[in-house]
Amino acid sequence: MTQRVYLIGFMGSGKSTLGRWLADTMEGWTFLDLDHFIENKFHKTIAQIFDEKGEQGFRQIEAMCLNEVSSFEKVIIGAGGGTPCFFDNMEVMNNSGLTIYLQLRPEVIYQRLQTSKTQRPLISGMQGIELLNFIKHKLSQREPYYLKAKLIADAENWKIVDFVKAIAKHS
Ligand SMILES: Nc1ncnc2c1ncn2[C@@H]1O[C@H](COP(=O)(O)OP(=O)(O)OP(=O)(O)O)[C@@H](O)[C@H]1O
Ligand SMILES: O=C(O)C1=C[C@@H](O)[C@@H](O)[C@H](O)C1
Ligand SMILES: [Mg+2]
Repeated sequence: MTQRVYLIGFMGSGKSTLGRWLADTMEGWTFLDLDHFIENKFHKTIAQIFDEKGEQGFRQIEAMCLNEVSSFEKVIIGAGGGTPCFFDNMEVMNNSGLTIYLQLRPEVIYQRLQTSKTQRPLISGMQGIELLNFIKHKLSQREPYYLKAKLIADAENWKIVDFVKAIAKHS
């Protein structure tokens, strides 16, 4: 059985929610949110890192931290929304575990982002049609990277048992 599961997908696609449920269900496994790992390591919020180092600086830190966690064991890793789209991050994840893309329509991502309180620097201050258009545009740029995942999950209609079975099957 694989030692690592990477949940990837757009901001608000449910990576943290599903990741926590999976870790609660799978004995001995823990959930690691890559954004939180970065925040704890640097004692700064993601928003502060963006402010101080720009997106480029953040992406370097993100790739370094991804490499670090890619040797952890029995861990469900919730990637950042942009993680798969920079450097060789997708290869790092595919070579060290099971990658699962949580696929959703832009309209559903938009709805979920409305209900979520997490701070997201890339969309801060955006709302309504501006936010929906941003999601559509960014998702179309990012999907080719997300689709390199080993498993594509219909994240609008999933059942936790399907994920647990898929993970158990993957060696
Ligand atoms: N299966 C689901 N059905 C309905 N709502 C959901 C589902 N999963 C998550 N949500 C809601 O969608 C919002 C975003 O979920 P979550 O924070 O888990 O996404 P995320 O992919 O971790 O986002 P980010 O990339 O910004 O960290 C939350 O308000 C959450 O409660
Ligand atoms: O989609 C993105 O590019 C991001 C998503 C978040 O998880 C954070 O990693 C950061 O806010 C950037
Ligand atoms: Mg999250």
